[in-house]
Amino acid sequence: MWDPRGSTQTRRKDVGPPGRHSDPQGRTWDPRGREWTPRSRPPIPRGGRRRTRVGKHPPRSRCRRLAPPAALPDAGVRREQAPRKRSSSPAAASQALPARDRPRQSGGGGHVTPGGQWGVRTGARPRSSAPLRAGERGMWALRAAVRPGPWLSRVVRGRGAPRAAPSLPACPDRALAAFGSGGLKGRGGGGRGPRADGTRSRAGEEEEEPEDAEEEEEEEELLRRDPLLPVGTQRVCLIHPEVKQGPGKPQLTRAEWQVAEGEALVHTLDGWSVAETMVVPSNAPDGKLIFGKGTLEHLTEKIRGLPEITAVFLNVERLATPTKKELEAAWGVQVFDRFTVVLHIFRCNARTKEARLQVALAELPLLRSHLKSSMARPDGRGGGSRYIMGSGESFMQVQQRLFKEKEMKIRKALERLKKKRRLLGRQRRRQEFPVISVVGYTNCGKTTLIKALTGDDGVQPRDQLFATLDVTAHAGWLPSCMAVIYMDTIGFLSQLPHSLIESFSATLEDMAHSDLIVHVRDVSHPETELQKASVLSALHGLCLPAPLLDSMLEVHNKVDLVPGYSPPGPQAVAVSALLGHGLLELKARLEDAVLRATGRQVLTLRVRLAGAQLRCVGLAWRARGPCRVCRCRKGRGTGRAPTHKRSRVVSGVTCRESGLITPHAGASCLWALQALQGHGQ
Ligand SMILES: Nc1nc2c(ncn2[C@@H]2O[C@H](COP(=O)(O)OP(=O)(O)OP(=O)(O)O)[C@@H](O)[C@H]2O)c(=O)[nH]1
Ligand SMILES: [Mg+2]
Repeated sequence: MWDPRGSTQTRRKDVGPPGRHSDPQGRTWDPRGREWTPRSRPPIPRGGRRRTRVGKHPPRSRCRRLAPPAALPDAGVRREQAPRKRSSSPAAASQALPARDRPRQSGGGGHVTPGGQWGVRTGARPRSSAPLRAGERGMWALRAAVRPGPWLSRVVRGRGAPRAAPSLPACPDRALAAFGSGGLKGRGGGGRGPRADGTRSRAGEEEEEPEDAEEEEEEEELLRRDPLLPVGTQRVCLIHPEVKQGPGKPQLTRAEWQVAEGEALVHTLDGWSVAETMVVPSNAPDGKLIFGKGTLEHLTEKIRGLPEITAVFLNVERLATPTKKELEAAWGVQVFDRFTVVLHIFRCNARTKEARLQVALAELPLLRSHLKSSMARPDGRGGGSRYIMGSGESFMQVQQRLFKEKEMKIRKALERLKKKRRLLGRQRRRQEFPVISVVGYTNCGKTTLIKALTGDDGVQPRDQLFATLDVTAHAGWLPSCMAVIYMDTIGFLSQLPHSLIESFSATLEDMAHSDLIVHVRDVSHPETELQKASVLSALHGLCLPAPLLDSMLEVHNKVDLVPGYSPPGPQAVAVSALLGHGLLELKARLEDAVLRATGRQVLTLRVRLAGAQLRCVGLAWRARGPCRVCRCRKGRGTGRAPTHKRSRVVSGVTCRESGLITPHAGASCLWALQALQGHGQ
């Protein structure tokens, strides 16, 4: 036998004769690896050479491997004809394609045109129409939510659409890109921005980089600060002052639920646990020491008798710094209020620079008051009167000035980011994708609902208060194949100081530009009414436009935890975002509301399957490249009628083998429309 290394003859069976690189079994000789590689192609038939197809049709076997249309329920568009026999699993067929060519797994799929997004249905009428009549079986129905205007009236009156389609985004992905840093997640958004689980994609990091390195350094400097609360393990004593009568008595809540919320806040912090809980009656929670003299003495005795306690969480909105100091002195441990704990949670969960700067801004008043109380002398005259190095400023004045400078720098940095956000917002609005803001009390299931509506696997809901702190955008589809953008927002909490909300107003500003607000409520929570009141009061505080507030859609979530639940009125939709119950009804309601808010209309065009117009559309398809499903190139570039004869080509993406039609670029859809116009449809 021939040894390719030299002239040595060996007796090895699998080594071919000299000069040959393949053997009769079709194996090829790899001289580097010095071995036969198994055959990757079928052997050449005896009768003659195998026909090579260069730049033409791929072997039919490639098409045959694809799935029947009926097996892909969410492919968006499919044919009604019976599926062909030769097929393998639909998932495998879809996965076999390059990522950009795979059919969408959720929603209806669609195309973008100047008027709206188009979806295609075969032989079936849209949801709102009458049932299919006899003779309509061989019809295509193109359905879209379109904005009425000159373009639409031309189409409807049959005068033809504009000849050239303006360059528009083919899918909402590009609209999502207009959210910029921190605003983009999920399928549509790809890898930009932070992820819900806290990790950050590389693309997001790139986006975050400000143009100016000096600015970046300055921002980093502003974010470099000591934590408000001690790090490490803390065993907390939770004290809830209960007001049983008087004007301070809460109307919609009970002490036990307030305590439960306080506990949830403590557990949100890493390494923190509640060691002891006390509900203590108080007549004047706003008074200097919150409790009466006798109660305070009793409390002091109890706390001092619990050596395992390392901190006290007093469940009140805000503690004045002198009160805090006095209580700390009496109890011998650090004392925190709700504001400090929430701020610390925000600080731990904030991912984007904007959110972190907003937290830094919210922290400043707290740091200022700490400084004041630490400088105050027991005689009440205030300390820090010594001048520093002859500068003419006392220590206190220097500190105040530094705080002021820091505040100005943070505001300036936020303004820069705000400008960027506004610019991106304008770009987004120009692309005309309806925006739906999802708001609600913290932990009510906003993120879970968005995940269910969009099928976005990148979203990670967590059973935790304030898991989401950055406004993020996710693309989804409504029943008429209209692409919409869902905005996940920061949750609200009762008894949260307004300054905290104010510092987040820049992020929440996006809400004002949305087309619809969806208020998600956790109806399994015993205090769901209080939560609703808190959210509504916070929304009113944001000065949102009145029509937006009036058109708000209420979603009652977590109904799986309330057996037999039905919403009290027709204005609310009951769903279980976790189990997927009620989502179809919700999508239909969302669509109605979006159509009303944006003034769009759903337009359905019917096209006969066996008609000359389809050939015209086929031409458009040929111009767009190979079949999106099986990648075959039949009929491409011939300049004649499609050779892909048995195809039912609408909007340019179909395959006669698989029967699947995958929606893609909007231009072909517009061409489809032009073709229809040209044939008097
Ligand atoms: N049983 C049940 N649990 C749900 C449902 N929806 C959400 N959850 C759970 O509620 C918890 C909070 O869900 P999220 O979606 O993170 O809530 P959120 O409103 O985004 O919370 P924040 O971002 O922290 O404000 C998670 O553990 C979810 O699994 C539901 O319909 N049923
Ligand atoms: Mg969330």
